[in-house]
Amino acid sequence: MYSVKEAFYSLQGEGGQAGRASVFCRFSGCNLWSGREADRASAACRFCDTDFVGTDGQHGGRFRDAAALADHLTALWPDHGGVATPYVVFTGGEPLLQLDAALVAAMHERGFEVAVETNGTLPVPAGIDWLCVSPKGDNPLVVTGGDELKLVHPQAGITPERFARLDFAHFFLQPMDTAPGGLSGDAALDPMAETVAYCLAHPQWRLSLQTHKIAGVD
Ligand SMILES: C[S@@+](CC[C@H](N)C(=O)[O-])C[C@H]1O[C@@H](n2cnc3c(N)ncnc32)[C@H](O)[C@@H]1O
Ligand SMILES: Nc1nc2[nH]cc(C(=O)O)c2c(=O)[nH]1
Ligand code: SF4
Ligand SMILES: [Mg+2]
Repeated sequence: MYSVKEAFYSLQGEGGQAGRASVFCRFSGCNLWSGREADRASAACRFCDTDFVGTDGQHGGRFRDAAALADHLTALWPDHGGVATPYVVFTGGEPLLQLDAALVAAMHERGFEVAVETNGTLPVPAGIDWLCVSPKGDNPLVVTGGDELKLVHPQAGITPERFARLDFAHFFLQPMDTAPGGLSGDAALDPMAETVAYCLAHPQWRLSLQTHKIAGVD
């Protein structure tokens, strides 16, 4: 059984695949926060911009098996006459609490490339086509390689240097959006200015903007 908060067709807003048409599957639940505002200040991850509680979002629900969820997600990819490879982004919440090899295989059988957005604290099933790892504070990383490392910046007590030698093809810094839940970052720092300055001084890192928020889409 899979629990999905919401699923939708939009443009990937972040990272190295930004701008690409994608079906998003947002799984319910996370191992670093309950999702309740009352728990935010004491959570292992405190700056989350996402509601991942329950299954009540658009095209959300509970799905009995991989085939049922894969069919549901496939129906969200419009028919473009086959000119582009369908693309699904599994996110959450923390997708690796639920995503398994059976669901990855079911999406591949339906012609999709499979992307994952993870906090990097849980093992990754085989066969992922684009793996994005976004470390959260001091929470232990078990995923130390992938396609992109996308660090939200600045995070108290964390500097990008500690991730710079990991085995990723691309390194992105993404300014922390401090709107969710009020100011959860360091109020003395302007995340955009800090991130731009860091990328200018350390060209290994590229700026990732949350372009879906600029464009006003999901
Ligand atoms: C909501 S998370 C879900 C996936 C997974 N749990 C993770 O943390 O990577 C999706 C992406 O949004 C980023 N993100 C979450 N809150 C953010 C914020 N306030 N500002 C900028 N990026 C944020 C995360 O770092 C992650 O890359
Ligand atoms: N458009 C869009 N792009 C995204 N890339 C990662 C997202 C996420 O919440 O994981 C996200 C999202 O929520 N919307
Ligand atoms: S950003 Fe990711 S790890 Fe942090 S609370 Fe949100 S879903 Fe969980
Ligand atoms: Mg998001």
